[in-house]
Amino acid sequence: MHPSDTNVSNTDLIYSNPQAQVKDFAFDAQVVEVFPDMITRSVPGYNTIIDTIGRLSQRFVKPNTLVYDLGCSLGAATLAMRKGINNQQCKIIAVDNSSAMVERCKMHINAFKGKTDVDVIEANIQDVTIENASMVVLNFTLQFIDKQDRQALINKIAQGINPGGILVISEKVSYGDTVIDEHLIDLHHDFKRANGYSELEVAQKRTALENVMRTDSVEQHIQRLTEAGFSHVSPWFQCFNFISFIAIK
Ligand SMILES: Nc1ncnc2c1ncn2[C@@H]1O[C@H](C[S@+](CC[C@H]([NH3+])C(=O)[O-])CC(=O)[O-])[C@@H](O)[C@H]1O
Ligand SMILES: O=C(O)C(=O)Cc1ccccc1
Repeated sequence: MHPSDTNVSNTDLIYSNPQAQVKDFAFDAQVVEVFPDMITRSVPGYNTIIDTIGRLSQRFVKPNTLVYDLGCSLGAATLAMRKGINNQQCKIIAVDNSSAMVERCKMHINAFKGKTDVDVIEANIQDVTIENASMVVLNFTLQFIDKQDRQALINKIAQGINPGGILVISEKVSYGDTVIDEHLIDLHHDFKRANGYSELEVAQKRTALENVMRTDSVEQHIQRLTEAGFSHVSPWFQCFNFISFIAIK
């Protein structure tokens, strides 16, 4: 029996038992069940970032424009923006390529009332047209895209954002300075242990992510955003190796 069979509180126990071979991490049905617990216990500042995305939507989303949540998972950023947006004629387009995530995301969105329309779409964000956007969110999604495709994706997003519009991009980063990287990774692992993950869970999750999540440095992110044509680029939040940038066109 798998631990999740008796897991009624939706606690993330995915890596709690030793696995002979740790499989690559995937956003599948098993992850969907525990995702809110997994992400809040694993990403320092996650709730602050979601709240701030809501606050930024209040400032940046303009009437008769589109808003994109790319790699929406269960729609946390979409829900925060739907609360924040205070004009009527907008639509939020929430996109994810995991069918399990999209199915559950639709349930979440429909469970809450809101005046802004939301379309939840199952697609690769690399194939989605971005147009007439006043706000785009990439909250911990770019890190799962092939490195050689990242500039093209950011260029496409920049081209689809109206002047004065905003991209919020949050990522796990590395520094390329091995001393700093080791300390920040250790501090992140301390954070996970403080949130109840065992040594085994931390180690197995790290192995599972090795081939699927590839981090860039802060400088690479800033350079990519600038090259794409954003006029104002800055980090607004950082905790250990987790960072969030705003880029305004
Ligand atoms: N090419 C792709 N196309 C579409 N979706 C993708 C792609 N690659 C990965 N994803 C999706 O991006 C999401 C990344 S999680 C985002 C959290 C959310 N933003 C949140 O604010 O709660 C981050 C994390 O768990 O670390 C997953 O749902 C993937 O299926
Ligand atoms: O758990 C980790 O170590 C992370 O880097 C964050 C994370 C959170 C949820 C899914 C994938 C990665």
